[in-house]
Amino acid sequence: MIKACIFDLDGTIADTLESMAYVANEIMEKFSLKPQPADNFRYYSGEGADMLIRRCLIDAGDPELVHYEEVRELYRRKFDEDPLYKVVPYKDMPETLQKLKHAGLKMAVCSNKPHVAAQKVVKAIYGDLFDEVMGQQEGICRKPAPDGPLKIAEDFGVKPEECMYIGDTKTDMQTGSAAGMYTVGALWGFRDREELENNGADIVAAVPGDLFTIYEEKQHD
Ligand SMILES: O=C(O)COP(=O)(O)O
Repeated sequence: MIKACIFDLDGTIADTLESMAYVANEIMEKFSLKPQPADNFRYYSGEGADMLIRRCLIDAGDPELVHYEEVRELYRRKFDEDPLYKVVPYKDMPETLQKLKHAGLKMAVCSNKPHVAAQKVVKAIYGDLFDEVMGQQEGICRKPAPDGPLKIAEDFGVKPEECMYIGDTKTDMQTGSAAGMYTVGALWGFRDREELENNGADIVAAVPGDLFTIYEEKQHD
């Protein structure tokens, strides 16, 4: 029985590529480094802001990460202030989330995005739809460690195997598998099918609307 859904944020419930590129590139320019195309952030993101900055600096012309500490601080501050540039929900995602919620499921977000930014983005797009929104924060190991999703399951009073975990990167597939949750790969996000299947996806969904069907099928397993 599935009783809760835990969603990744970037590339799963919202297209946030432009927002990350916008803040990072403003800082790259400040340091006379080369701004990077928004598409590159598909691969920079996934393992939190610090890793995103490292990857971006290498491509932007600072392979020795000379500016890392300064840029990291600036990025974290600016991104907490303004994480919403051109952020949009994926097509049919709002309706799908409502359907899952109305089916009686507890709903959560678990993201490697910094906590303040994650809260702002989810609130701006989805209001109070989610019961819990957890971004990256002190004291909880970031994904692919299963700590975040396991804490959410505990908060909800459900077992890990009663949770469906949905995400779009290998980090997410490894997280959901390590947590012992039914792990669903999202093909509309930042990475491809091969990555999801090779990293522990139990099943992949082509479009957001498939999530409800996947949930119903799992109920009748
Ligand atoms: O900001 C990141 O690096 C990843 O965030 P996500 O966990 O929501 O995909």
